Amino acid sequence: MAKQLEKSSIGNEDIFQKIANHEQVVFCNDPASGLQAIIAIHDTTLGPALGGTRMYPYKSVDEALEDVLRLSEGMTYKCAAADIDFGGGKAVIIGDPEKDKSPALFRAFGQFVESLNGRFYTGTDMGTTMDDFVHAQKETNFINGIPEQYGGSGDSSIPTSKGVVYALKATNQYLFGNDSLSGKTYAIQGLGKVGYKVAEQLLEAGAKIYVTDIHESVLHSIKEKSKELGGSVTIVKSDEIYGVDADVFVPCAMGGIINDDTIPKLKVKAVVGSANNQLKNLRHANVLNEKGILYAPDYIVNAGGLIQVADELYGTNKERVLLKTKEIYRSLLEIFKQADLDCITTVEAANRKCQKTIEDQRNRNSFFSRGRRPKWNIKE
Ligand SMILES: NC(=O)C1=CN([C@@H]2O[C@H](COP(=O)(O)OP(=O)(O)OC[C@H]3O[C@@H](n4cnc5c(N)ncnc54)[C@H](O)[C@@H]3O)[C@@H](O)[C@H]2O)C=CC1
Ligand SMILES: O=C(O)CCC(=O)C(=O)O
Repeated sequence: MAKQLEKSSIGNEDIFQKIANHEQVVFCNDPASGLQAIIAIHDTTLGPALGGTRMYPYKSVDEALEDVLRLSEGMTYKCAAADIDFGGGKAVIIGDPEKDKSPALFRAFGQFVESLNGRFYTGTDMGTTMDDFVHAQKETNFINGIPEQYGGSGDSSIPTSKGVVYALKATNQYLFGNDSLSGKTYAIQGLGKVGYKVAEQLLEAGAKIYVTDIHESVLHSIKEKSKELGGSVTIVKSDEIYGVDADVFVPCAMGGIINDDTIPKLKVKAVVGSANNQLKNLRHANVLNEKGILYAPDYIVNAGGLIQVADELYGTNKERVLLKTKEIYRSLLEIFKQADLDCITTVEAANRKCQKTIEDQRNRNSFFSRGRRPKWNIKE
């Protein structure tokens, strides 16, 4: 019988209610290095959990927990949609990436990952870099997305950015009847690892882009880059990006940016970007739909990095990664069409497809001993 526990001090909810959809949530505490992290494993039906580690100065444990729960659930769907034999997981480290990083902190984090003995593989996300995981990898084998010189597949934001560009092409095909990127305008929020590379590819294609970032240096850098690449760049302030008169809004920074405050400002025909969890709530998919704005589900668009880091565990093959990343074009078009056919939102169409993939595998899993050595552990 379940124990009667007092209410958790984390928020007003019972903690088990909060994590009801998740298999496992691990709080990692190492006072010596200052590490405070949470690892969330959402669903391992398709395979061991896989997902990056985000470092962010969360204001509270509640905020960090909320983020890691949503992000890890998204990974389950992302793996299912991209036909990757992994489950959904993610980690967050509470801290300022510009002040609080140290080799010791990432080594301690590596030890916590090791303690899960292959149930969770991780690498970079917002606020973390490949170099951070070179330290973590000293303590565990369950790290991916490390630099090529350390035997990894290198920068996963390269395939992520390519996937975003395939998604933009598919969106143009659906909306305008041809998938050319040129002659269109794009409003990019965030010129970090992914956004900057998307901006470069759009400029190369002769597009007009509006850009914003909280770091001025990247804005000036892309403006300079446009002189050699072509296209045109207009820099706008952070809060102005939502109201830009562009064809597509391309969010490549934080999640939750499609919400009740921002949707009324949007003038675009579509939202297609790399940011995880772009919708503040599921209902915002309906609000976008009612406004006639096409939404490309984030976990379909941004799967390129996942495809590469998962591939790394089989032995990296860049050609195979590119082929699978190209599939984002077909997969997104299929979701747009299915949503039309069933008169549902694109998010609902994508979720239904992924839920079916997971359910089918859950049924197949019952035939096997789950204790067998997973083929993914080839590095051991
Ligand atoms: N790196 C990858 O391969 C993948 C990234 N993603 C998601 O894509 C998004 C971007 O990831 P990365 O480029 O790796 O992160 P990053 O940390 O390299 O870049 C984020 C950029 O957004 C900027 N930014 C932050 N807040 C902002 C604001 N309010 N307004 C404008 N700019 C702001 C930052 O200054 C930074 O330049 C994240 O949501 C991440 O979870 C998803 C899948 C894979
Ligand atoms: O892109 C990566 O490095 C890992 C996959 C991931 O965490 C993500 O897609 O959000």
